[in-house]
Amino acid sequence: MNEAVSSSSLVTVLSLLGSSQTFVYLLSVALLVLVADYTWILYRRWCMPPGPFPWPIVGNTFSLPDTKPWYLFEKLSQEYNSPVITFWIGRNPTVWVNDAWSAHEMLVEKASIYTSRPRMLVFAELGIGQYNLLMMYTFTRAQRERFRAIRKLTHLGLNVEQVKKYQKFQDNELKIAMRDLLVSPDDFVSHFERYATSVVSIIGYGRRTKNKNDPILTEVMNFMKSAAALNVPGKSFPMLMETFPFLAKFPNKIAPWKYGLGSVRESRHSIPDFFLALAIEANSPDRPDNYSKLLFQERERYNLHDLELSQLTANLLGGGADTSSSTLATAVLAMRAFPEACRLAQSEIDRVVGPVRSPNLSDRDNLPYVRAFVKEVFRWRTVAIIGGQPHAPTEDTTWNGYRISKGTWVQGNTWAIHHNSRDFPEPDRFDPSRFLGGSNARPFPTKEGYMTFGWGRRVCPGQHLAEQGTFLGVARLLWAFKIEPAIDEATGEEVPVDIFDYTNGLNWLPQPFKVRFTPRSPEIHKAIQKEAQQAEEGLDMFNIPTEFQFSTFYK
Ligand code: HEM
Repeated sequence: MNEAVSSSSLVTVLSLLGSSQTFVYLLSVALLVLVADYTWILYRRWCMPPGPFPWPIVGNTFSLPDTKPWYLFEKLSQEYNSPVITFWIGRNPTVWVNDAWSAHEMLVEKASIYTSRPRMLVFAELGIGQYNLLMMYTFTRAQRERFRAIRKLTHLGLNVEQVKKYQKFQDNELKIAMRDLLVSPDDFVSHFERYATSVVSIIGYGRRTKNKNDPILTEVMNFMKSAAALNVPGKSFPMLMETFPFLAKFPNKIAPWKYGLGSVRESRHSIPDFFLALAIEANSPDRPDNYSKLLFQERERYNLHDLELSQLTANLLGGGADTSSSTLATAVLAMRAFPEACRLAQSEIDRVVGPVRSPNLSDRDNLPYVRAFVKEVFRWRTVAIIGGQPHAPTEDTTWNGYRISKGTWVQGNTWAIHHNSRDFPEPDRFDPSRFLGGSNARPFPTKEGYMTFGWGRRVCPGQHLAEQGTFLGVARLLWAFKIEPAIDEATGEEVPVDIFDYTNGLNWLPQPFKVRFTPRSPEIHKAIQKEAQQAEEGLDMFNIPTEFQFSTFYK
């Protein structure tokens, strides 16, 4: 009996020893892999632009602030005395470009190398992937050819000549926005959103968003805005998956950190995709000309996949609505906070345009101060605050002797670029004269004097449309309204505004603020109403309902 017990204990001890040996063995291998991996990271760090010391596995992720990481990258660039720095998100180095000259040198002068997007887990691989221009890689010849084709199709809808054709309805929608401001001035941001969404909806689908409760406006805009809010490098989910990519492999049911990303949503309709449904609807003969029709015509020639087609139209909403309206919200904040700039612009408009009609695009050449005002709006609080999605080099390259390997995540920090006091003295001061050769004017590597629309071959294809609309919007706001401090009803005091109080997100806008809009004269008041009425008539052909609603489209 005793013998039997002792021999079974011996077996247990031996097997424990065996398993602990296996454990020790596995642990040693893991440690070895970790050390080798970390050595490799440190070697890469040594070759790359400077930046904070990364930890094994997590890199610098946990030194990211909860919001607005662009301030941190600006600060690090100053601390390391280098416009270009490296910051490790997990095991992936991200390169942050913090001044205009380096951004130009890398992303414009070497545009053919920096055309690609890097591998992005959260917004590309778990999302729409390579069907959307925004995410497209250009590493292989096949990828480059597809990118060129999709970019060309995008330009077909947004090139300079095409954008001129949109002037009429863009102008009309803005005239209506001015009247909306007379009616409910406190809702100014939602009036801008309606205007901007309507313009891209007419372009894409030949129908306008007349009411502020149009589903495209309430649902799609909200969806796009939440996506932009989540799409900021950070230490919370879902972006934390970029640091720990294995977390993306869990099924969505048990992985709340994935926020549903990566799941296929089943349609209630015979058409599988919401934006495809809108495009098919827009392709009907009784709809006014629109971009969806053009895409259906080009479909065979470009061998377009359904999802490529739907994403080409969705990008108008995704790229053009939120950005354009938030830029106008920033313009209002600037007008409220910097009355002197406003006064100068208004006296120019009064001289050139007068009160009987509002300024339009044909006045542009005669309004140099207003043009400079618009440039300053684009610079002062640039809406795409980190220049949209990152770029990636398609081959190993260098900056200033530092190595930047193929596929590295390279992000232009537009905040830091436009906030650099060497290029823009007193950068928080809203000062249009810096674009007119005033004492604050400094050289800049681009002819526009700003980098609001990105760089190189990925530069925003909607730039002409956005510049045209922002000029019209800003000039008309200045012509129409005194934009003054709101008065607190309880205290009778002026309500202050904070020029730093902005939302967190890839496209930021001022947090809600109060301001008083007063028509600048009775004559102007009358002109706003008259022009809006004429505009309604001009837009009537686009007042068409849609059968589809985003919130009810999928099961
Ligand atoms: C004030 C308004 C706008 C701003 C500030 C803006 C800014 C930007 C920026 C910074 C990028 C990234 C560029 C890069 O990667 O280097 C971009 C890309 C893009 N924008 Fe805009 N945008 C605006 C309006 C528009 C409009 C009106 C449209 C279309 C109707 C549009 C469509 C797009 C598209 C499709 C891309 C992706 C291009 C690509 O990845 O190749 N944007 N935009």
